[in-house]
Amino acid sequence: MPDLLNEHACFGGVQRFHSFDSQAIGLPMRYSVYLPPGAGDKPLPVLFYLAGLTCTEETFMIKAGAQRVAAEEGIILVAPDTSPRGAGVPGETDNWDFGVGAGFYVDAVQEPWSRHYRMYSHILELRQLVLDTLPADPARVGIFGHSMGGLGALMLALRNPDLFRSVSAFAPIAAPMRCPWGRKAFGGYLGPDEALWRQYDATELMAGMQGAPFPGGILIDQGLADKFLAEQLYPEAFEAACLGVGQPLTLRRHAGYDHGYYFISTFVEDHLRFHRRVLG
Ligand SMILES: N[C@@H](CCC(=O)N[C@@H](CS)C(=O)NCC(=O)O)C(=O)O
Repeated sequence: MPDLLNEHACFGGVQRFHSFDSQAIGLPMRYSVYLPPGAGDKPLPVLFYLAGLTCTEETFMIKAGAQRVAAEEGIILVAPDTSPRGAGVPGETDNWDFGVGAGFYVDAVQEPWSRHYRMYSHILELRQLVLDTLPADPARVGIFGHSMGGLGALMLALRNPDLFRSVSAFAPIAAPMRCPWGRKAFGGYLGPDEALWRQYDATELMAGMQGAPFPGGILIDQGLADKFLAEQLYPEAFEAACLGVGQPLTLRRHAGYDHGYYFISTFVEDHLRFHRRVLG
């Protein structure tokens, strides 16, 4: 069972921070939960948010301003951490885009990362923990995320469309095999086998689909003043893959917006309402 670290009343509901002994990671892991008012009366939809490089389970809850709309729509929000903490891998804090804060939502197979850096399994484990411990409806679980977490959300949803029934992203690393962040992370965690890399690449996964896995559509927001857009993100590659398999995609390009949480907080309401509409 998870430990409760602290809780705060918020928009008539409650914001909580938890820790639990993660079997997937082999270490304690933190996560945050927002429970809207009235939780417990009936099963509610749940929305997982995967954060980007350098973030923690706290970033989204303090910076995105999503709780007001979650309270209104009756959505439970859950935010995991972005990597193991305290794994003790030599050099794990040397880079901000690899190691601590940069788990990339993959299960590492390369030593010395493979023992604890298993964030793919961790997200699935956390999904189950949430369903076991909160008044959550297992048929109405969605996922979204930002940058590295936008990749994580698209990838996890495409690999598990029965577990995550709606998906959206902010400025996702949409084609990680084509960009420096993705190639560094996949090389380090997964080794040289690019067939394995493809299982974690949202564009490759979408291109390999038979038909549209999300007939209710996918929503992506991208700022055009995002300094990472040209080199790291490749939303146009994901867009082309969606077109190729008939997957409905709304890719909104916003002039003037950058990569940060001022951008996310501007459009987060649209994402919550989108998920609520798809999940019912
Ligand atoms: N440290 C990097 C930036 C890392 C970054 O932008 N992280 C994004 C996710 S990819 C983020 O959400 N950072 C936390 C924040 O903005 O609060 C830099 O110096 O350029």
